[in-house]
Amino acid sequence: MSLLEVKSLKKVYKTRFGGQSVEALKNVNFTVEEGEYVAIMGESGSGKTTLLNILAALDQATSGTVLLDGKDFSKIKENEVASFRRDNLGFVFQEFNLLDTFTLEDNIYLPLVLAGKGYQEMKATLMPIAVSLGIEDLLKKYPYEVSGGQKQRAAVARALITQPRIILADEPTGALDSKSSDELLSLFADVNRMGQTVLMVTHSARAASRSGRVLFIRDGEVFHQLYRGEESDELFYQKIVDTLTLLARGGERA
Ligand SMILES: Nc1ncnc2c1ncn2[C@@H]1O[C@H](COP(=O)(O)OP(=O)(O)OP(=O)(O)O)[C@@H](O)[C@H]1O
Repeated sequence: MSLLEVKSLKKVYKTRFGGQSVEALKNVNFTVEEGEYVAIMGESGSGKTTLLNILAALDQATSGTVLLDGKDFSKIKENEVASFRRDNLGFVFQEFNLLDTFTLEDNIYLPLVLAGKGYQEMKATLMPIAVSLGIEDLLKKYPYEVSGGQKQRAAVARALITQPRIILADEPTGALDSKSSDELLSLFADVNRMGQTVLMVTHSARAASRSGRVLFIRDGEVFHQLYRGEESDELFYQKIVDTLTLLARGGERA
């Protein structure tokens, strides 16, 4: 069984006042295996955010199914969605989404606090993660006292701390300079090597070239996918750029 199965996923946004409806996802099908690192690319408006919102259980599909460990998202009761999300999914956003009035440490603890864990357990869980992300000396600082790259590392720690089944990242390098982006991508590669499954939406071919597989979305469907196999980042990057060019030209499936 795949970790994540997305089948015939469709999302139609109904506009208010009887205007035209928008078919953001037409028919999306793919699976993600445990331990994979998958990037999702596509032009603006192709449906990436819509897809991610459904995978994050923040929005519901019009039809089709999403299964995580065989559990059907549409069967999760409304009052269980928040705990399902907390127990199974980790999130990393472009804008970090850290609370400014909390220290980095308290930001990272937040999902565990919400899950009702005690302080000693939280601390024991945090330390190895903080060390592996190189933020152990920054934990008492506030988000406005650290750099963008450090903020994003704290956000990754917050995503990892619940040991989620999958990390969903939305443009995680979008607000970072190139050095911090490279560091973050190396970090994702490291956590993935340690077995963490990662699904990342990105506009950046450079970011996608660090993943193991890239799905290209066009007009609400998976148009094409590339597997890295044994290729180097550089060769994989070139193939991604070529595919994006093909997509932009509206070309046929490779
Ligand atoms: N809440 C909404 N109501 C109506 N239409 C929407 C809504 N959200 C998105 N859409 C439309 O659905 C389509 C897909 O949008 P989506 O935001 O998923 O694309 P995207 O690939 O994430 O784009 P970007 O890369 O610009 O973030 C677009 O045509 C968009 O205008």
